Amino acid sequence: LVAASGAAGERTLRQAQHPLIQELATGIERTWKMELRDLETYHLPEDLGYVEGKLEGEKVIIENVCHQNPAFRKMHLELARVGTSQSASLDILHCVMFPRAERVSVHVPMFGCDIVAGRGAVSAAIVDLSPVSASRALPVSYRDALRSPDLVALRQFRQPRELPAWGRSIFSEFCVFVRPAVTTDHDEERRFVELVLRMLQIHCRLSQEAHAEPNAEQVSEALEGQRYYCQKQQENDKTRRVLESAFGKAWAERYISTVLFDMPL
Ligand SMILES: C=CC1=C(C)C(=O)N/C1=C\C1=NC(=C\c2[nH]c(/C=C3\NC(=O)C(CC)=C3C)c(C)c2CCC(=O)O)/C(CCC(=O)O)=C1C
Repeated sequence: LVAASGAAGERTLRQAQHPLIQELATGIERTWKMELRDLETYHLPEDLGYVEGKLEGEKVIIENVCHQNPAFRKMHLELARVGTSQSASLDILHCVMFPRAERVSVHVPMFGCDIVAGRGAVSAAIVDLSPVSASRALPVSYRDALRSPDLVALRQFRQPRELPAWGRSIFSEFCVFVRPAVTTDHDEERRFVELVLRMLQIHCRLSQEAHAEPNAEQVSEALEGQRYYCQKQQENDKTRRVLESAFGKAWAERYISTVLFDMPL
């Protein structure tokens, strides 16, 4: 793999990724560019845009793309791969959008998505718009949009998965966590990509709707909700174990707490 200098690295990593991951990464970036105003780069610390490590003799590559705009303080898309492009033992897509609590209508939720493919088979596919309000309820506008018949139809999968405890306390009633069934027409994988991109489009439009300025109390409630989300996500030992094995405990801790799930001040 060419030591990435931005585009070259991305293209290389993208080519090697699992097709569902590749399609979703492209779709997320396209949706951000189409739906969001004034998109700017978000500079990660110490140039963590591209990182290489070793996991039990296998190469680990992490590619990060990060944006920001008036409504979102950070929009993070990460592609990670363990192994060579031919036989990747682990292909991962990770995406989280952090609202600017002081700039959006009250309680705009957290968009989060994670896809994990082991040896070419997607074992975990999850997407959610997670509430940040103290009541843990999504805004009515989101609930109405997510209840529309076409979204309900997209959420039908044959192999739903059980959320771990840390996940049950932050994900919404609309969370989809599945192992997509492997069929020749790739129907469930295709539908999962469509579901994520529809939810992302709804989120981009609703979060940027004109709104009354949130008051100080509402802002602090939304920030508290973001903090709680990040705190619970940091309890995911599956993520931590991969990063610790490849980069060591200290690096993994710093990466999880400053890049993946940095809590707002
Ligand atoms: C919005 C949700 C969400 C976000 C944003 C998020 O980051 N994780 C999220 C959810 C979530 N992920 C899970 C699992 C796994 N995650 C990884 C690894 C990584 N995931 C990454 O993003 C990175 C950084 C690039 C790495 C390294 C592996 C290996 C697994 C095991 C795969 C499997 O079980 O089949 C589970 C199930 C946890 C369980 O059952 O205990 C849930 C719920």
